[in-house]
Amino acid sequence: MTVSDPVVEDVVATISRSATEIRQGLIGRRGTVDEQNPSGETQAEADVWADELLSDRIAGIDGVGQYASEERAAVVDCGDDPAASSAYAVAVDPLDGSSNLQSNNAMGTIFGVYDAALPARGDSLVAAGYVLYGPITTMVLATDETVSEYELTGGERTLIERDVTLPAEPVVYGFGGRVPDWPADFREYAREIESELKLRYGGALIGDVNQVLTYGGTFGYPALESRPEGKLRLQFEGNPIGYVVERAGGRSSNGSQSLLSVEPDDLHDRTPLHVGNDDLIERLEAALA
Ligand SMILES: O=P(O)(O)OC[C@H]1O[C@](O)(COP(=O)(O)O)[C@@H](O)[C@@H]1O
Ligand SMILES: [Mg+2]
Ligand SMILES: [Mg+2]
Repeated sequence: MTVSDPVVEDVVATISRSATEIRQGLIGRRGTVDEQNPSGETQAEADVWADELLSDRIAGIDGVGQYASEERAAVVDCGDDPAASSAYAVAVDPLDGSSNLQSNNAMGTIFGVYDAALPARGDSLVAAGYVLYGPITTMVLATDETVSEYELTGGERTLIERDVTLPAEPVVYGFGGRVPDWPADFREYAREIESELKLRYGGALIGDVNQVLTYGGTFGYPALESRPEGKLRLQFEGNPIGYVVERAGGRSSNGSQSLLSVEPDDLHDRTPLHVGNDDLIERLEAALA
């Protein structure tokens, strides 16, 4: 199944083709480099390499005007200005959960295609999705039309589920950050959820969100006492994941409003991130109000 917008299809096809290569290229790139990304985190060799690979390919697509990534400070201008033309801006988390490289656990690649210049609000996304490097490589893609899941092999993208929707009955939860660092109101809410749902937490946003999309439930990386702005990045993680989960019938929140309606100040803004079934996000927002 191809996406009807040819530029979006080109972006999705490029990322699909690159995914098998990225997966293979992780071998031998599990170490860290002596650099920090704009969020002040030590970069893995694979973070830097995957960013280079994706920027070269995505910036070359006709109709893409900007490329931005968690791993580089500034937006790359690569065509027409999205603010003044019909070009799109593509924002990428080249490797999500790259600290899981060391322990060989799940990781992903996240992307968002914005119809606006970056930084942009999530409601200007026209498509977003992620690749999950699990036992098999899959892609979840959300567009205006639908949310679909694909298997990726040798450059091929094979549809395995059309119209993916969040199961109505929540089953799993995962919350990031250390419990003593959780604000009291979130801790109280989490206590309730722990008694209702089953813990599934692997330390990579993509792996954890894909469990929620598969089984129903909620994932949260909340505001912390030590970091009220949260850990995850709005342009590269919060908006695309919020878009996918909302298109699949769930909700997203920064604690008080949909992630997609948050006005960004800076390309590398962080945000508390919560996604999941409607009533769970409603309870979360009530608990934090
Ligand atoms: O282990 P921590 O520090 O709580 O962080 C876990 C979170 O950080 C992330 O690894 C951040 O993503 P990156 O690996 O892209 O920086 C998320 O995937 C995950 O949810
Ligand atoms: Mg990430
Ligand atoms: Mg990353």
